[in-house]
Amino acid sequence: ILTWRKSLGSKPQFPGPRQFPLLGRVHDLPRYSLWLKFKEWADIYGPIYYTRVIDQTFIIVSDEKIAEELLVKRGHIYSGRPQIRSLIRHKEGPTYSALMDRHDIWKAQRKWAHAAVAEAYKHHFYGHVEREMRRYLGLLLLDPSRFLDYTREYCGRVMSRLAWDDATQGRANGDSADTTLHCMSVSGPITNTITPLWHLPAFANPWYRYEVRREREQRDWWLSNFRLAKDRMRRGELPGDTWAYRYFEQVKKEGNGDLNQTEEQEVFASCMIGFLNLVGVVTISGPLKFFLMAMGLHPEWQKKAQAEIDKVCGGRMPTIQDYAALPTVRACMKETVRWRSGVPLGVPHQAERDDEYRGVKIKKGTVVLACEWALNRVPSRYPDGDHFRPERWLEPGWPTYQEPLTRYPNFREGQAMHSFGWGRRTCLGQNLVDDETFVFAAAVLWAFDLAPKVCPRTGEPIPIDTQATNSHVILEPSPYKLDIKVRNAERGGQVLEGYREVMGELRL
Ligand code: HEM
Repeated sequence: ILTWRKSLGSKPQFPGPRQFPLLGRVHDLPRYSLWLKFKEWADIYGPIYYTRVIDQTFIIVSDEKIAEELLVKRGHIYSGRPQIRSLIRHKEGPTYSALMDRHDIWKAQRKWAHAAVAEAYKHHFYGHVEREMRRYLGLLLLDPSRFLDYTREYCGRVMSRLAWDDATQGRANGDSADTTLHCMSVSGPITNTITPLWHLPAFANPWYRYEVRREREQRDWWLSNFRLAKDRMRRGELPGDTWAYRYFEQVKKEGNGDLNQTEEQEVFASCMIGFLNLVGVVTISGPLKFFLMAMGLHPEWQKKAQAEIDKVCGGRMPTIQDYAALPTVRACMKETVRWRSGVPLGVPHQAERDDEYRGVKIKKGTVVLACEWALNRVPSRYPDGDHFRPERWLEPGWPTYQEPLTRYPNFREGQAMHSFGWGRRTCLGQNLVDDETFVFAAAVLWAFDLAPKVCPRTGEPIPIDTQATNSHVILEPSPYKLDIKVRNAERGGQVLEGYREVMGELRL
């Protein structure tokens, strides 16, 4: 304790909450909505501050410029990933590329995934986003009360279609993503916060035993999908617009025409495609569910977007081809992701070696978190940041306004790209997010009116707690109620007809 006290006095340090011996600040670290605490501390200690949880040091950043200096310009230092206590050997790989350290397996998977998504984007994901959207609208028409369920399934189906040509795996894909996120979150197993518990021997360690089983099942599932796709490839039945096809074609080009691979090669590739499949589900369904909520709570914006859609699309469902003509729709979606960040803590980066910043020594292993929730509320960038204000993307005079409106706002470039992380670890899904969220937002508003449900007893709208979420690393709102009504009988007919037209092309 004396050594610790002495060291505190002698070294320059970033400001931060008072640290206690051994514990740091573990005692008041909330397991739920941690980002609110980090924002609260940012308001007290400033845009860069220091804290500790047991033996792990954190630097929390809530200023874009500082985050860029550390995580982009010094990306060669701050691009590792910290150990998540309740996951097993994730830093080494090959299971989750987003959680690996920066080594050859990560590099190979990242390079491949980047090229695969970029190629699919050139073809706007081969129309799968729109086809699945027609199914979604049809289901919503028939049973609107299940809108939350259907929304996640829609995202899962798009990913599983792109990965293996098996949209029927969409629901399982969403569940698998959700369980994985639970295990990696502070709000998940207690071993993520009280880390020493993880070292109990296996027979007395239910968290470890659970994780071994969970990870094995997930990897087996990915591997079996991979092998099924390989069999179809050999028979010439795997569609060319899947990521699996792209991978097998490359293996063939390398001289392995009959696709005979070692188990290690298969595990590597099945995890690479499997993880890409998984990461695109909840990341998108969270923002989509928040979008529906925001539209229900802001009828004025809902009406503006619908007027725009009706003018451009009339009696047909909007598609990605209408992108340039629907800036209000894009602004409402962009504002949703700012207002209720999908990844409110950001994803932690870890210092790969010792460094010094603004005169303060930063030790190897320190975790640097650019807190997205706080970044999205910096008053000079986002005035009135706690409120849903899509006009900040549409009207000159707001700091985030950008022209031309045929192009901005979007999720691929321009303002507020910090939502997708930093430097060498930047998100690989931005193109897909841009297409999928746009088509979803435009198509739902084209077909339906959204409003809070009214309580049959009181006649009052049932309140929606907009901050109630699952509290994972990646957020989805807690279940809430919404009244979803088709806009008119004609539109209802168009929705059903639209679904009927694509039914034969979908795996159901
Ligand atoms: C609105 C939706 C999404 C948001 C807000 C988001 C945000 C993020 C963030 C913050 C990171 C961490 C970046 C960092 O460490 O600095 C990340 C990583 C990643 N994202 Fe996304 N993401 C979204 C959707 C997607 C989708 C749809 C895909 C897949 C197609 C995807 C694929 C990835 C991958 C593979 C990584 C790991 C990158 C690496 O560590 O090398 N994301 N994303």
